[in-house]
Amino acid sequence: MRKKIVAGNWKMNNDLGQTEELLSKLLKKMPDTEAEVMVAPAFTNLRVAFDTLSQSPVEVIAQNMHFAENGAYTGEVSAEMLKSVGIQTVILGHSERRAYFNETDETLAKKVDTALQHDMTIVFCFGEELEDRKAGKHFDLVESQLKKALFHLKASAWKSIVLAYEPVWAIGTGETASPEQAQEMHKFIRETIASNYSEKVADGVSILYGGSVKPDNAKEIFSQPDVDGGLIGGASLKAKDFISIIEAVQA
Ligand SMILES: O=C(CO)COP(=O)(O)O
Repeated sequence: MRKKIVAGNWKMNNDLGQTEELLSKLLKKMPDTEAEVMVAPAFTNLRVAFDTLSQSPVEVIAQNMHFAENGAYTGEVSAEMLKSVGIQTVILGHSERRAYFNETDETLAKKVDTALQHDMTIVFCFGEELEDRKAGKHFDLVESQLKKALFHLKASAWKSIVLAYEPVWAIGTGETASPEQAQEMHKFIRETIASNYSEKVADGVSILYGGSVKPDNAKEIFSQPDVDGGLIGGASLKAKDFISIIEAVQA
């Protein structure tokens, strides 16, 4: 059985005090769940989050990292730095990183390799823009993103990969992919992995959906057979909403 996961991507929100407040609300109300729960605070708050949640099942993950081991990369953070504060999992390839920080499939392939060399787990994000979907190119685009950043990996590396399909047009817009659109794409992703690797690899990969997941639509999206949970932006900043979304995951 592949893992069900609900991850909150806090993006560039919450200073130290706000982080502590949200963490304490989450700790108090965390439901019993089959799902693995993750939260991704900003770099400056990773350590406090790690310490606060160390006795809980919630994993603290990072939003990004650089591919280099260290060196003259002002403003960047390395895998070793993340690991030294207890972080084992990193989000890579978020569409905001691709759009505003020039991340390409090629640089992402390097980041993926570095994270794996450090035995980290990767939540790898990808997804098409509205124009791609309107032009009917969304399947080709998604396949190309996966191929360029991930398909050089050995089959054994896929145990450390979680995929997050996030159609760019659904991020922060209030517009979600319909459950049918999400299922159609997730099934396509799984089939693409099966044809490049094997059914076994494809069946074992958790594929999360991200893009305007809210308490009122989470259950329907998560109930699709190839949707294994969600990567949540805005709604993960409110403890009550994030908890409702966690509760929407069925065993
Ligand atoms: O980008 C996302 C998660 O990484 C989704 O953001 P929203 O849930 O705010 O649409």
